[in-house]
Amino acid sequence: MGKDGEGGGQPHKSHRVRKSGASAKKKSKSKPNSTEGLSKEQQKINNPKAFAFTSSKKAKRLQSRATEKEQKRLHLPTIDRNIGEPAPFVVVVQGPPQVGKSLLIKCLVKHYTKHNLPEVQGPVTIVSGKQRRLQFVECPNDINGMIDCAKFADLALLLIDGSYGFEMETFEFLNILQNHGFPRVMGVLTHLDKFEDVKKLKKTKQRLKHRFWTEIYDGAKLFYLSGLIHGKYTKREVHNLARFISVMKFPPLSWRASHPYILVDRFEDVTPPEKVHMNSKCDRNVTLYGYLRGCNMKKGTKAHIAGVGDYHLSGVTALADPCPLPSVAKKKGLRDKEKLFYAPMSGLGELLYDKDAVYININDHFVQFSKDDGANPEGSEKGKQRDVGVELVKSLQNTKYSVDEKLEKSNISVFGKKPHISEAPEAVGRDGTFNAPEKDLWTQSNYKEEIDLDRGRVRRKAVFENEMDIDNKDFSLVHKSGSGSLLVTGQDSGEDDDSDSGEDDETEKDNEAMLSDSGSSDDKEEDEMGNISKWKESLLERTASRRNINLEQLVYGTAGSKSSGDMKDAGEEESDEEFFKPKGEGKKKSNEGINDNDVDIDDCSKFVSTGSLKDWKNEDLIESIRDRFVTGKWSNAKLRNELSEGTVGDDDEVHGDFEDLETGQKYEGDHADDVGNSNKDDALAAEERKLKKLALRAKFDAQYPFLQLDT
Ligand SMILES: Nc1nc2c(ncn2[C@@H]2O[C@H](COP(=O)(O)OP(=O)(O)OP(=O)(O)O)[C@@H](O)[C@H]2O)c(=O)[nH]1
Repeated sequence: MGKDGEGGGQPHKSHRVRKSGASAKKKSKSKPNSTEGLSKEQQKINNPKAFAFTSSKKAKRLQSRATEKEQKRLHLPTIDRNIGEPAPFVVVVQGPPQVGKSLLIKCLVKHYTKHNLPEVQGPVTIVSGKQRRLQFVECPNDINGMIDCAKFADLALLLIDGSYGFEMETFEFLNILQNHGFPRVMGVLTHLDKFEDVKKLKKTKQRLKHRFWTEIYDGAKLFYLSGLIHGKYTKREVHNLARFISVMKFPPLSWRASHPYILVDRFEDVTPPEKVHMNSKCDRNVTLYGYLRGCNMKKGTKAHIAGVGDYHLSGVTALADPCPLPSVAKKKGLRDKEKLFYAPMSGLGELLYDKDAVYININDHFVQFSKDDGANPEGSEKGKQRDVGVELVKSLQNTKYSVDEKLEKSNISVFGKKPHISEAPEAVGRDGTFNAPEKDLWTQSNYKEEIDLDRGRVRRKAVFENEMDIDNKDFSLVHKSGSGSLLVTGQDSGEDDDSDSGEDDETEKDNEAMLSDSGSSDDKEEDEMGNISKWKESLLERTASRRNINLEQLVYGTAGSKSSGDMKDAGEEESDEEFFKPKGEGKKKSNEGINDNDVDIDDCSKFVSTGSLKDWKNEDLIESIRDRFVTGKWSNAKLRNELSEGTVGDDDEVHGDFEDLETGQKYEGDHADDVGNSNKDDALAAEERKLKKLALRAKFDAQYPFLQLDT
């Protein structure tokens, strides 16, 4: 920046030469004729050429860069409502079970503080720099935990098992984040050491990166943790990640900046013990500790405690900072001694500040009667030689539960008991993946459940449209990402769909190859077990729920939607139904289209008794009415007679009046019998007319035999 100082025209503050300390000594040792001790102005006078632009292009570039930097600095000022030091930034570490969340937090804490964190419980506050503190929180793997974490996260580290691919937990969390203003997000790929083939690893990294970018934004940071060394992530990678977090800027989210909120890192039940003793279900007084964020909290306001409800605050007190920033004025850097951390729920931190007390945490090995963790075999050997009294105290320390609790939990089993499925470790997933409500957050069909044989738990692998390849007996669905076409076949194709989906998508093949490592064996096992795919079930459920309720159908009972204005909808519904039916069945239905139930379909309000309807498939019945039409055999004498008598067929009678349009004669129904005799003459005349007409026709047929119609 020294060179472009000329362009700016502003005088720069001269460099202050160190007069004491290590750097001053170093300089005094250097060559006497060097220009290091001189100010920039002096240097320019001595050697002006060294500070001139060598090329106009470079000068232009530097100038534009300086202007850009200047412009960047001009942003809307954000109101800082913080009093004193800003609260630590919250880094939420989220990911599916067993992806390495705890391990990453431990490694980061170790990096920042040089302390080992035995377990991750609650928020862990650390000082990461001269002016920055961070609070690490492990996101639980249930929907409520995710919602809570999304509310306070300043940065979300999304851990993804690289060897397995994206799991539903990641997308569920992303969905929730979107509803809470979307804080900064960074992806971290773990378990990459499981790849043996470097090429495959490279491809998978690329594929996951692009998928990640699609979900968040192009260029979103994705970190790779290549593996473990002595059960920990490599120092270099943790260092890089820590560096990224340390320099990251966290623009305040507007809603949060204007609402006070606290991430509780410690709580204490301060109800008087005698009150609890009198009534164990009495209202409790609880003190909550944490950094206040957003803006100031008023004393009388109601506070919402996530997952608990709204409560009145009886008081708000400012306490001394349990993990203060190192005083910037005095110290140059952050020395190891000052690297502080505070994790009361994890049982760490040397000092605990209470409202009215300070607790000092003393390391176990300083205390004689501290509990032995059993890690040191020497200790246990020593115990054997211990005094009986000491031994008794030690044994008491090992008791986890009181006698009452033990009695409550104990049960007598007469017969051997098989462990219940939910008791089996991780058999149904830690978060109850089989019936987890979070399925609804992302479209249900976009994942398939697989059993992780290594750990015996159910994993929900996120499946993307171009990766969708369902081995299904009833239907197969392949979505081509390139053309955007949807191919739906109604029955088991019996062949691999790879050729369809993977032709133009190289990564798809890669995915298949990767799945073949872990997924295919699982699928096979699932088939062998005769287990109906949960995937299928959920699809059917979804289809059923998607069907609109037809009010008409509800009121009138029959499928009368054809007459309503929802004809189109009904058609869609039907097609939906057929979509999820085996091909044969769909056809069968269409063949049965004209059946008895369709009679009177226009008037669905009428109750149609199928018993009173005639079976129109019966040939005899069809024959019996054939001659009622003009195409009938009118020359048939029998028919003529019948007509003259006013009856057709053996048992059928003409009900109601009708007019023979050809002859112009009118026929009358039952009531005609009453007046029958009076009309007899008319009928005879008509009969004569008809015979005449037939004779004329016969004559015509004789004249033009080639035009003779087959009657
Ligand atoms: N090989 C390998 N193992 C890993 C990696 N990351 C984590 N692990 C192992 O995975 C296991 C689970 O790690 P945890 O840190 O407990 O995972 P978690 O996400 O906190 O698990 P839960 O709290 O149960 O959800 C540990 O045994 C780790 O050693 C990795 O990159 N490679």
